[in-house]
Amino acid sequence: MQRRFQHQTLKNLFSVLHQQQDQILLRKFSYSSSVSNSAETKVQQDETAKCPYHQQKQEKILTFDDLPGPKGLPLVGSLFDLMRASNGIQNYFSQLVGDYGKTVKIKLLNKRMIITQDPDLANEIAKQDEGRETLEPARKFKVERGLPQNPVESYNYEDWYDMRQLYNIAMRPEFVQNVIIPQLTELNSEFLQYLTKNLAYDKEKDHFELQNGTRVVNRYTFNSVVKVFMGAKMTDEAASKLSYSIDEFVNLVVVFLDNILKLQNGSQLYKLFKTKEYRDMENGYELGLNRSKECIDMFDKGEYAGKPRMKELIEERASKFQDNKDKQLYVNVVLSSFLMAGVDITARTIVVLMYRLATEKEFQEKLYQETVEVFGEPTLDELTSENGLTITPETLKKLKLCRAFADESLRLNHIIKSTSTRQLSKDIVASGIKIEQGTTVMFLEDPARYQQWVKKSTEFIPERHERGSDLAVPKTFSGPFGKGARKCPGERVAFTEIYFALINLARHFRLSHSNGNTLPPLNETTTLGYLDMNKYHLYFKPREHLAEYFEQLKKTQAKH
Ligand code: HEM
Repeated sequence: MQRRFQHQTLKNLFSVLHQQQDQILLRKFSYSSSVSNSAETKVQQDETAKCPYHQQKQEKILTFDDLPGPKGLPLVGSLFDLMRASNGIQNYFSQLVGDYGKTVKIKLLNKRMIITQDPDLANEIAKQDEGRETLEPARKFKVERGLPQNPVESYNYEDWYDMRQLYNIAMRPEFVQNVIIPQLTELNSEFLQYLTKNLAYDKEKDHFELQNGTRVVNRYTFNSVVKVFMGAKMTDEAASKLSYSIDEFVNLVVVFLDNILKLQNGSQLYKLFKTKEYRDMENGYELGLNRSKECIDMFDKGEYAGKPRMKELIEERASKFQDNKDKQLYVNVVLSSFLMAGVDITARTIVVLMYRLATEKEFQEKLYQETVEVFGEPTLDELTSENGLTITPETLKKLKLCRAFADESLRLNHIIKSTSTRQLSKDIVASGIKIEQGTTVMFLEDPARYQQWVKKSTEFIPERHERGSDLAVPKTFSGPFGKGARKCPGERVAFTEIYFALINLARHFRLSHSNGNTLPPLNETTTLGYLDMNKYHLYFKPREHLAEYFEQLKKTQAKH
């Protein structure tokens, strides 16, 4: 036991030393690049020094130290404030911007961090530097097992781009038309059926109440990723063959992702020895990968490849790798990561959207009318048939209000206020601020903090997304999916799912909730915000074309 411990400790020390070596290499690398950068900067400075306008402008360049922000304690900086933030990390950062202004500095141990709500600064940084903060605990997990690292698990100087190319396949506009929409439209009736199965009639109030709401949306988002990437429907029969339930899978992923972030922002002890938190994360990651693989293998066969699916497109891209990478291993890691990253966050977003729809009674009718204009009157068949309503890229384009409604819901109540976290791979000057290599920059998008750029930013106004609106959100804003080379590769899959869910809801039901005419508040004490479906209840009234079907449902429920 003693010897095992010593061996393990030595191994850990060795691995920390390795990491330190990595850091030295990183510094060496960035030193040489900053040498060439500074040579270029010198030429530019010589040029600009001749011009009085630039002389004046140059004087205004701020450094990290010039930025406002909390003073923090010696050595640890603001670490304890962050750990104590009872209202959640997101709100802590947002509060800093409220207290100190649009761009704030903060120190966490030896980490320099800038939080900015300034879209112009964020945009300039994203254009100049693709560096991202590495998720060190997840990186360690992958390196120890010789598994391909995701971009966010690689250092900026490593080759993360090859892997990212595989992810980017899901963002290509032609695949939205040829893969995402045709695959997801076949889940329209399934979404309505899961919903219906979980509606319980309340005789007194004469409406149906949604039970197990989280389970319904988790299932929809899980099935959506499986459909787009593997081309298969995860029917109840198929799901029963998995060694786990889909809810278990989602919970597992939520916990281990949260553990990664806690380790990342915590004491860093896990780098010296495997702390309990690290071991929990490790077990969760291992299980998450195995369970994803189990699901992928289930639909690996050619029979599901009849209609274009993402799997083959990703494999085709991997076949272009230049070196001797194990291509299939890369593809498997990408497919598993899409499944792990794509379920919970989209589910939480759809929950918020449902409550938003239930809050906006007037819009419910307008959205309904728009779907009638585009698809005709709704029918029971859309609920009971195998695939439901057929939505095509062409019909989708016509649903302008539905799109604006979904866009506005995501803008105003998105569940993660800090959309991107960059770590600069070189020194840069952006919007008059000199930011040094290694600084972490968080792009914040909190409607309560950006009135300066977006009129009536805290109000729900879908019309602001119409062309030419003077309430428009400037293009420099990234929205909830982040920006630049690191943005969410699942954006188009997620948005299509959200969009389809909205169309189906508006077409078949009238919604309301237990918080009257106000959207229930989001709980933001966890890393990702969420709307508590147990606390606030969601009610459904089927539209007229479903009346008979739901009368039957009432009778069946009454019997039980
Ligand atoms: C409403 C739903 C979603 C939101 C708000 C969201 C948001 C984000 C954000 C903010 C990032 C980090 C971007 C950055 O660092 O700049 C991200 C990364 C990522 N997202 Fe999403 N996402 C959503 C849905 C999805 C879906 C459905 C999938 C999969 C199909 C997915 C897959 C990923 C992956 C794989 C990454 C990591 C990319 C990398 O490491 O380079 N996401 N997402």
